[in-house]
Formats: sequence, C-alpha cells, structure tokens
Amino acid sequence: MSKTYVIGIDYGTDSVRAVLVDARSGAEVAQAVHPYARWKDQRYCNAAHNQFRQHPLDHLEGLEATVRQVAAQVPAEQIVGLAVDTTGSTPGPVDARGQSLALLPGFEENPNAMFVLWKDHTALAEAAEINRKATTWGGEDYTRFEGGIYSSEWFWAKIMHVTREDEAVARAAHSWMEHCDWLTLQLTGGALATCKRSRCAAGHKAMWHESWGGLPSEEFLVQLEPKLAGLRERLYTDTYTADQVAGTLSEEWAQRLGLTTDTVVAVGTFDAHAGAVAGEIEAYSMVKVMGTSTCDIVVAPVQEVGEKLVPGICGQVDGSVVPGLLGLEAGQSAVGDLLAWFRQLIEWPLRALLPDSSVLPAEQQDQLREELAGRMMVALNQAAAAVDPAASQVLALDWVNGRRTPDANQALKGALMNLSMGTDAPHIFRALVESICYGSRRIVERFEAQGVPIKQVIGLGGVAKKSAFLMQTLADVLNRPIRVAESDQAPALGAAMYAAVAAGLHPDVPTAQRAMGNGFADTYAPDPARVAAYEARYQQYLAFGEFVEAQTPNMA
Ligand SMILES: Nc1ncnc2c1ncn2[C@@H]1O[C@H](COP(=O)(O)OP(=O)(O)O)[C@@H](O)[C@H]1O
Ligand SMILES: O=C(CO)[C@H](O)[C@H](O)COP(=O)(O)O
Repeated sequence: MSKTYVIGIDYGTDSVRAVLVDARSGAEVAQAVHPYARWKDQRYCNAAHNQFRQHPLDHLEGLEATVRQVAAQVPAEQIVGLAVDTTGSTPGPVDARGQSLALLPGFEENPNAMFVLWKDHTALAEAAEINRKATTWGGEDYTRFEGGIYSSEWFWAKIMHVTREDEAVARAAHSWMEHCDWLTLQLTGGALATCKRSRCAAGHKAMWHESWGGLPSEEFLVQLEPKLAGLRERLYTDTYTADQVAGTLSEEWAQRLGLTTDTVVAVGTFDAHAGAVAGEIEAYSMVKVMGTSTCDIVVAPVQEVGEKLVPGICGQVDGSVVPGLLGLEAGQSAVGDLLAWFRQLIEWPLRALLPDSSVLPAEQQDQLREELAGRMMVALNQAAAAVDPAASQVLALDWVNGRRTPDANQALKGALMNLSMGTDAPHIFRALVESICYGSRRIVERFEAQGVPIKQVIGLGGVAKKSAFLMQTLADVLNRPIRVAESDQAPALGAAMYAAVAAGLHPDVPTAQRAMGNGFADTYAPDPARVAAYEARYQQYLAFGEFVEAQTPNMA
C-alpha cells in the first residue's frame, strides 16, 4: 500500500480549494472548490467603508466539503499529511479554547467577532498610530523588518481597531489568531497555548522577530492602546516554518473529513507563500501570485542579504517561504479585484435597469445576466488587447484598494486621466491593465535599487492563467520574460509540498519542489516594438501617481 498522498488546502479570498496530490510525482489526483456562501452575498461587508469580514462557518463548511470530496479518491490510510494556507493578515478574536467568537452564542452575526479579511482597511488610523509610535517611542522600531511602514491590512492595526470599536468583543476575546493558525488548531484540536504559530504570518504581519524576543514588547503595545494590556502573554513567543508538524488530525476532524487520526497536519502559512513554493521559487526569482490581489514573493540566502533592509515592502522573514532562505514579500492590493470592479461598474444597467424591462421576462433576464457575466472579462481582454498602446491616451492608477507596496499607503485611491469623447470601455480596461503592470514595475525596481536582484519572474494564480493580455503587457512593461506555472491550484499544491515534508515524504522543501513541481505552461517574451511605448507611459504613470499622492493624506 502506497502511503504517498497529501492534501493541500488553499483558502483564497472568495473560495477554498483542496487538492489531493501524489507526493512522489506531484500529480494532482483530484481537486475541489467551495465558494464561501455568506461571503458571496457580502453579508458582513461594507465596501464603502472598506469593511470585509468573513464568517468562520464559511471556512469550516468549505473545509469539510472540499476535503471530503478529494479524500474519497484513495483509501484514507494512504493520505498521510495535509496543510492549510490562507489569506493574510486575516486575524480573528478567539476565546480561551481558541474558538472563534463568531461561533459563540451572542456573536454569530457580529462582524467584529469574525475574521478581518486581509483587504479590510478599517484600521487606517490605527496603522498610522503604529507608524508614529514605532519611530518616536524611544525603543526598538518594530516595523524594521516589515518594510518600515506598518499597514492597515495587518494584525496589530486590526486588533487595535476592533478592540476600540466593540466593547463586547474586546471583553470576550481572550486572544487573537491568524486565520491559518486558527484552522490548524481546529484540525489538530490541541490547546491554544501550545498551538504552533506560523512564522510566515508572525514575521510578515505581526512584527515578530527573533532579535527582540518575538512580538513587540508589552510596553510598546500598551503605549499604543492600554486595552492591549496582557494580550502579548496570551499570544505566542515561538513560531514555526510551514514544513514543521503542528500535530495530527483530531478524532472529530478525522471523522468529518473522512481521514484518519494518523494524518499529519503541517504548520499553517499564507496563500502567496505556498504559491511561491509551487511556482518552484529559488534564490532571486520573483513569483507573482496573481489573484484578487497580487503578492510578489522573493527568496534570497540570509547571509547574502545580511543587514540589508528593503524599505516599503511587506517584510523580510527568515523561513517564511523556503525554510533556510529569507522570504521577502511585496504586492498590490487590487489586481483581479481592480478588473472585477470595472466589470461591475459597466454591468450596472444589468442590475439596475434590466429588472424593470418590459421587453424581457424575468427568467430570461437571469439567463442574459449570466451569459454576459460569463463573457464580459474575456471580451474586455480581447478588445483591450486590440487597442494600440502607442495610440492609447487613457492612464490609470491601480490604487482602488490603496497601495500595498512600494511604501504602503492604503488611503490612496485609484484614478483615471486623459478621458476623451473617444474613450470607450476597452480603452479604460487597457489603462487599468497597464496600471497593474506599471505598479508591478515599481516593485521590481524597489527590490533592485535596494540590492536584491530579480533574476527571473514567474506568474501564477487566476489572473496569470486567465489573462494572456495582462501577462503579455507585464512582460513588455517589465521588459523581461515571464513564465507561468502550469498548476491551476498553485497555492494548494505548495501547501501539499509543505505537507509532504511535514509527513516525512521528502526531507526538505527544495526536494519536494523538485519532485512535485508541475512545471510551466507558457512563457511571455517581451515584444521589443512595444517596450518603448510602455517606457514612456510608465514615466507618465509615475508623474500621475506623484500628483495624486500629493493630494492624499499619508496613512498606512
Ligand atoms: N479573464 C480574466 N482576466 C483578468 N482577470 C480575471 C479574468 N477572469 C478572472 N479574473 C480575476 O481573477 C481573480 C480571481 O483569481 P484567483 O486566483 O482565482 O482568486 P484568489 O485571489 O481568491 O486566490 C478575480 O479577481 C477576477 O477578477
Ligand atoms: O497579502 C496576502 C498574503 O501575504 C494575502 O493573502 C493576499 O494578498 C490575498 O490573496 P488573494 O489575492 O490570492 O486572495
């Protein structure tokens, strides 16, 4: 009997995906996807206020549905490990047993008791306070290894915000957990105090660093917000890389998932970092995990980076991607989301006017909406690709959900310029795609300017697989070839690689990458004829950005 199967579970923004993988070859035996039901209806969100909360029941229902489905393909005893990756920083308040408050009576419908999704920017003011305090309080600047600017997307800003806003949640919250740690604890069923926390989540988002003994000091935290007193003690000191064993499946979850209690559960991690592992990341590659947002992940030998700090990124953390290497993260807060925003904008008549149509009966309206929704993104890509970039005037800024890097400023907004009577939807779509690529170029330039060379670029994720137009534009704007990973479920495959190491099927992550890597599907080569036109427009993008930024209060 071959005990060689592992499961990778990837919690994205809109859905959870599980893949069953043969750890000998990396063959994906089965995959399953479960969109979050409550999230789909945006039940606990308020986009106008940048509030995006997810109910843990969406996550638990998805866990059971997807894993049961893929696990049924082989005998349970042959599945020896699993690992979870999630979005982040996506923290939630928990009780003393580590249970999410949103699963407790009285809190079921309270968004403050749920997971505060990475793209929730309700904590802008708190992030600004953290930044001020970090450089003025007279002690260690705890933002040092997180790019020197703390973001409202991250752990402490979100905890401060919810703690201030909701007295009942603040009183009931014994502690807080990152989503990836919470799921791992659910699966293993251990005690909160001994739960092995993710190095990746702690280092990139919670200002955890070995050099100052873990999390920021109690004194710093209490100066920030007196209500945080004592929380540090109830969090954690040690962190673990994702190839380590967190435990084995609890009796309850083995039964719910159709697995055995011998199944090893690896320490949790973030989706982008797992994706980078599946993208076969190696020293000085940049893996772009391109979905709702984009995360740009780079790894480099710790000793070569030495004391160098790359300012304005989302941190540099020993072992956050490949244990033994330094993991560096940057990214853009809206990529697929920016294009989805535009699609929704132009679909407005379908939502607002069609229901009152006297021409089309209701059932046919639904069919029409569905048909157009299915075709819209593909058609926009095609029409925008046909616009000559040299003749295109419209310029956009990609900051509809703020700017994550370089130099976090989540208060920034998107913008368009050079609209004329001749501007149509494909022109604007093209400008949005270009702005994503220019934003990406700024990030690559930041790494290189700080002495971290980018030797190759790899793309993966929904956008990399679905938009050839965007990927070609990116290759032209960066003036570099881009390889796109073969796997459609790269973060889940990366999680499976971590699970295979934790379960002892491979000795380390690079060996697992070599054995289980699915290779590359396409390579986009830069088109020399277009490089020059994009170069000129990139300079305009920078100037436009500078102008808009000067009109916006600087917050994180
Ligand atoms: N043809 C397309 N061109 C560009 N973007 C697309 C296309 N189809 C879907 N998308 C975008 O892909 C994103 C989803 O990517 P995916 O990697 O599946 O999700 P997640 O971010 O949850 O991991 C959505 O934001 C969507 O707008
Ligand atoms: O910042 C992150 C990881 O560090 C987020 O998890 C990520 O940006 C959200 O992922 P996705 O866009 O794939 O849903």
